[in-house]
Amino acid sequence: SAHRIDVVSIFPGFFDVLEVSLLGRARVAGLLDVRVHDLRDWTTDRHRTVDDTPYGGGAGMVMKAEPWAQAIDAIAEDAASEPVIIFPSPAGERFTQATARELSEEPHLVFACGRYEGIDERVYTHAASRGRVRAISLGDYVLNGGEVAAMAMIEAVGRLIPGVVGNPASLVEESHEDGLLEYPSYTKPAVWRGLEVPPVLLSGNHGAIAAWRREQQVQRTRERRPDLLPD
Ligand SMILES: COC(=O)COc1cccc(COC(=O)c2cn[nH]c2)c1
Repeated sequence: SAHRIDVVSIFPGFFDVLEVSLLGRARVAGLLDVRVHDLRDWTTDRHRTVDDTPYGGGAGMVMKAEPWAQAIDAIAEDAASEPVIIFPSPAGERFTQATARELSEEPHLVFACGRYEGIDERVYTHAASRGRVRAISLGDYVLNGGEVAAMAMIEAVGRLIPGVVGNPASLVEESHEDGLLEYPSYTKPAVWRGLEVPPVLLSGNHGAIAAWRREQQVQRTRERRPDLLPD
């Protein structure tokens, strides 16, 4: 059955790029059902207002609850299974390859892209009556809105859905799949601008190649991401 992904944003055009490439083909193949919605379609005033000033004062604006509640209701009512409703947010749980794998097994994902200073907190309460709510952070930095984060998550999740990526074998040896960073890769020519490919890779000795690659993974992880190594 096709996995369904809904995205709600005040910049729906941002997701036009999903028509092309990998995910574009998966959509055509019926593997992935991606629907992008304009939050303003669920406003009722002439100015299609989605934000207002924060209670308690402070700079910036907060996204109003009602449009989000109507968008989430419309999507949840139209869906076959209870969705996971994801709010990309700097205040969210960390998105990792494990999160991507977990979400790739969900039949229905909804990405609610916040802007401004955020979304009225009561939207989370309402969303919890329509699905499983998760605030997810791409990393410890602040973007202007959830769209870039949602795009990254959609790509990371989409490529793990069976059939979306042509060669499933290419999904296995990847950074973070075994908790280590990826080993270095080389292709022809064997000598390029005086730089040689490590000889073990040309040896045909698959045991030695696997051992070399593993050592490279450990060394690279130690150098760049010691936080990933067990104490
Ligand atoms: C209820 O959800 C919200 O309030 C969302 O609030 C905000 C506020 C500011 C920016 C964003 C967009 O997400 C990120 O900046 C982000 C995600 N990952 N790393 C950075 C979202």
